[in-house]
Amino acid sequence: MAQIPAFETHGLTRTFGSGGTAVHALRGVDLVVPEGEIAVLLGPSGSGKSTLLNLLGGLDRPSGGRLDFFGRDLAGLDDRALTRYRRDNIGFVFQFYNLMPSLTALENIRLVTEIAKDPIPPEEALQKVGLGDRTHHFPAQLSGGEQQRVAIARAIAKQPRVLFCDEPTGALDSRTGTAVLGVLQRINRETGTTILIVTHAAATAAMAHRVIHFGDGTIRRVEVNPAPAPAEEVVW
Ligand SMILES: Nc1ncnc2c1ncn2[C@@H]1O[C@H](COP(=O)(O)OP(=O)(O)OP(=O)(O)O)[C@@H](O)[C@H]1O
Repeated sequence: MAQIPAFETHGLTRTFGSGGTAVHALRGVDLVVPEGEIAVLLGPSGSGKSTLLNLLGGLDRPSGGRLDFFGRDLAGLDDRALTRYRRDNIGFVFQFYNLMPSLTALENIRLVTEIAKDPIPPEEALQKVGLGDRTHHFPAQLSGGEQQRVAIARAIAKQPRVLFCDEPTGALDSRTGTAVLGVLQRINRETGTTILIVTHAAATAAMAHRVIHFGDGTIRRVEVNPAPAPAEEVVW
């Protein structure tokens, strides 16, 4: 029997506002993201990538259509159930890391592990991103790439089924960004975590199993890559 995908959407729409000023951010998205893949979303600014990520991550609700997570329709969940879905299943990594400046790397991760259902120890999460020797550093004592790796450690510490990365290398130079992508690829390979990356760095597509090209609120094209390149070869 075919495996149930991590995400499957049919005719997914999201409209902001109404009447003449309505913005149709998503205009009917049909998407499949199989479990265990790295999927990269590419598209011009304003094409709806972040809106889609917010819907898949349970941060926002669709205006219409179907949105399934392992066969379960998220559109029908009430606020509490959606919060639980997000807390139990999804890790988020953002462009500007969003670390608490007054807390050490370890303490930033503890904020998450203390409320997670089945977390790994914060120290182990930091080791997984190659920062086992930076546990007691504050964000200001870390480079941008290291701060992003702490943010990744925080996101994976609760062992999410899916990791969402919105412009994870957007604030980094190419070499540092490549190292961050290497960490994401290793996590995908070692734990089978499904990873969705939204990026303007088109070169990232080379390391993806699936590249989703977005334009004007719809999917223009999907490329399936049978042999993703090592992240170390991604340069932009
Ligand atoms: N909360 C909101 N209220 C009104 N309009 C919104 C809202 N969020 C997004 N939009 C609009 O929806 C459209 C899609 O935005 P979205 O942020 O998803 O694009 P994007 O592809 O992620 O862009 P970028 O690459 O610049 O981040 C844009 O026209 C945007 O202005």
